[in-house]
Amino acid sequence: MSKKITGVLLVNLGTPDSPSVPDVRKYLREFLMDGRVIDIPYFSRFMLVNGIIAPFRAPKSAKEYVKLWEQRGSPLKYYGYDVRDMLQQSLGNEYKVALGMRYQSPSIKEALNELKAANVERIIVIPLFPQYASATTGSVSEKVNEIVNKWQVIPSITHINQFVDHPKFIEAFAQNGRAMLDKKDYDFVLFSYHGVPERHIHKASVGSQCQLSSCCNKFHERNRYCYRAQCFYTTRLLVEALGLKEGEYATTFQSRLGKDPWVQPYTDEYLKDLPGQGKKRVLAFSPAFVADCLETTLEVGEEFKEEFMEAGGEVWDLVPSLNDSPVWVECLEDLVKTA
Ligand SMILES: C=CC1=C(C)c2cc3[nH]c(cc4nc(cc5[nH]c(cc1n2)c(C)c5CCC(=O)O)C(CCC(=O)O)=C4C)c(C)c3C=C
Ligand SMILES: [Fe+2]
Ligand SMILES: [Fe+2]
Repeated sequence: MSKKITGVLLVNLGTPDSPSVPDVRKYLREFLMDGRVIDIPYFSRFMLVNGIIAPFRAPKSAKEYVKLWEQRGSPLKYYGYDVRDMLQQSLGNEYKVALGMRYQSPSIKEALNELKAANVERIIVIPLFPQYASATTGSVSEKVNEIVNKWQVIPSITHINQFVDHPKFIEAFAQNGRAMLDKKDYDFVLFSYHGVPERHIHKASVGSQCQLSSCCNKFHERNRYCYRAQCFYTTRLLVEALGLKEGEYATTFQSRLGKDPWVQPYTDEYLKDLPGQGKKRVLAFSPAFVADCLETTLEVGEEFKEEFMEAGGEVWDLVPSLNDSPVWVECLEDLVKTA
């Protein structure tokens, strides 16, 4: 009898197919028309995205993507392929690993078709977001279900919806951080996460309503889907792994879009006050991302650095993301084997 094969679907957010303005516009349209990302009624979202955001933002964003683009393309995508291949290698032929992107290519549908062609009897879906947010993990799960529900044979599906406290996820980031901390003296460590609108936090409050304040300093059963609480929890675990002390670090949120309030404190505002407090040498982590992308390399690594230097800072370095770290691949292997 032939062996049963388990399918593993890795899904990241997605990136434009090229840094050209039309491709960036196409990417922004698909991304921002997702009702889990801009959660307003369809008609208003359509007008906002197609009439304002995509046309005005695309040329500006395309310039940023040109700076990010490498020989192999967008790092978010090529590290996705590298990690897929490394994971396939370590899992062996009882598993079939595929990579999909929530927006643009390779699509989730193409990746699922690869798994279907391998006749997998079960699928483990791993959205590549350590913290659960409706806009990312939730959207991936919804899309996978929408596609698979149309199949004649629906395999059993396990969704991994967060891995903030997986010891190997923490160790992989801590390892990258230690390599920097051993080389240079820093007087502050900033953990900057991608933000979400405050409204998203309230909508995801299941057992207890988040007050968007110190309640997020605790992570427990009732607030386990609070994105803000998960970010603070990730910081605490990294602080422990790195042996940092109170006063030597902070958690902040970046990349806000639009006028609505997003989760705070905002990184761009927070960093400007640091030099005045004697914190002039900063090491920044971006632990909401598992691969370097526009939001890490350019926003944290370049834009924030410029703002920090203008405010009187002296050193601003970014810890590289997990990218193709072997410990990160071990984390994924463990998530698969224990799913
Ligand atoms: C880490 C998880 C992410 C969450 C949560 C998230 C929420 C979110 N994002 C936007 C708007 C934009 N995000 C953009 C880029 C981008 N976002 C993430 C991840 C999360 N987003 C990644 C990995 C990337 C980078 C992709 C890459 O190609 O490198 C962008 C596009 C970039 C730009 O034009 O500046 C936008 C826009 C919203 C509204 C949102 C809400 C919940
Ligand atoms: Fe984003
Ligand atoms: Fe909270």
